[in-house]
Amino acid sequence: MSSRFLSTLTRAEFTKLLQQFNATPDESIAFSESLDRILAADLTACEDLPAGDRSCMDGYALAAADTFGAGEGNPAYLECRHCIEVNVFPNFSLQPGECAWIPTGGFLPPGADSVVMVEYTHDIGDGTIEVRRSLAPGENLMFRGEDARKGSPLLKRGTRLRVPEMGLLAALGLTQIRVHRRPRVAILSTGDEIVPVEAQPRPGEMRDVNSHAVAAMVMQAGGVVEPLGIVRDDLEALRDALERGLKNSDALLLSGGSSKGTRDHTLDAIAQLPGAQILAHGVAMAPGKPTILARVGAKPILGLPGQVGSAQIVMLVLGQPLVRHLAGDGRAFDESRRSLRRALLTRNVPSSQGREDYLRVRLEETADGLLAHPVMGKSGLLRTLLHSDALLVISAETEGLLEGRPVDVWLI
Ligand SMILES: Nc1nc2c(c(=O)[nH]1)N[C@H]1C(S)=C(S)[C@@H](COP(=O)(O)OP(=O)(O)OC[C@H]3O[C@@H](n4cnc5c(N)ncnc54)[C@H](O)[C@@H]3O)O[C@H]1N2
Ligand code: MOO
Repeated sequence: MSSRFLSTLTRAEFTKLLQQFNATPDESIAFSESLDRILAADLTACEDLPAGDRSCMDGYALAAADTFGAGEGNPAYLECRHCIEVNVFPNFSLQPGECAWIPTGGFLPPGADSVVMVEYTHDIGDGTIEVRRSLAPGENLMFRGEDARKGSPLLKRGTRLRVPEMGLLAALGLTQIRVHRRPRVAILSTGDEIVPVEAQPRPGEMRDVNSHAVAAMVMQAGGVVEPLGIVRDDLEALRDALERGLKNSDALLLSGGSSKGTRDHTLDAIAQLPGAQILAHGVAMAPGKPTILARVGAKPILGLPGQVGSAQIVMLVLGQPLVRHLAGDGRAFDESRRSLRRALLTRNVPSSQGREDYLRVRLEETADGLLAHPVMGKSGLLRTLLHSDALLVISAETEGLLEGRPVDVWLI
């Protein structure tokens, strides 16, 4: 009997194929819109940040050498002649034996190399300040160029702009930035039994879960959704919908008909598109085995299994990283980015060698530590993901895991 799948790839091989697709072109956007967008060009620092040495405390700027040996019992006495304003670069130099009042964020005058916190001083009047601590040079300072040095690399192309990166852009006044355009992802569901969520299903019909779950996950990953609706199990209708969908999008995700049943036309419909190349049909993961990957011109089509639980897991493992990759994210497939927690498995779980298993687990915080309870159930049901907080990835080389074993679970 011939294989039901063209070729079953390992998950790692499948991932490599996904990485071959190019990121979307770039566009210029306002910095205020840039959260979670991906830089399309390397950025170089246009100025030093901070622009000079700045104080991180309210206190007195001074030369540390003037305080050497000072302490509670034998304070140093310094003369305070200046009061630095937070918004003015000091136009004087400190002389030996002098200090100047400095607020947090104030720029240090020449001649000073440290700041003593006001708590360790006493203003004894007459312009004399008692310092009851010995300071080290550099103490309580943020140094010129410590965040960014003019002309040096700042952020690399492919960086996702999180809040800290946005802070850096704000500090440097980079108000317009070049990012990759959000990938437009067309989504369709196939199946004669699938009806829109607004419809009252007749016996035998099912409301369309996957279009909506997949759309939400595409948006979560930074894509823009182009909904194509539901297409019946008909080769021509499916091929036309795919062709239409690809015209206005960077990628197409569809669910259903990925297996090799009599109604499963997905593979044939894709194969009939001009310029189509089927890259994979079958991946060694459970759930998710009947996943399809094709290339039409430069655009990917990812065919997800119809089962609702399988479609969501394939999206987590392959679909969302693909969308992030198309959005230009240089770390889209980097598994070290997954949020992991260590937990104790509360029952034995079987697993077949040769495929990666994605076991759904519910987490429980107890006095003995975090417990991971496997949520068993069929991948055509919603309940396994509904009742779980995390996934336990069981590698293809592992033949089951024993109760009580510490495992790293992936929070979802
Ligand atoms: N003899 C075999 N049968 C099946 C195998 C197998 O190896 N041998 N694999 C099973 C696995 S695993 C999966 S996963 C499914 C994949 O099926 P398809 O991708 O071809 O999907 P369909 O047959 O179209 O649908 C399966 C199931 O999911 C429901 N579905 C589909 N689309 C939606 C949607 N948008 N919203 C809600 N529910 C949907 C559909 O009604 C079916 O119940 O094949 C197994 N069979
Ligand atoms: O591959 Mo199916 O996706 O195991 O349920």
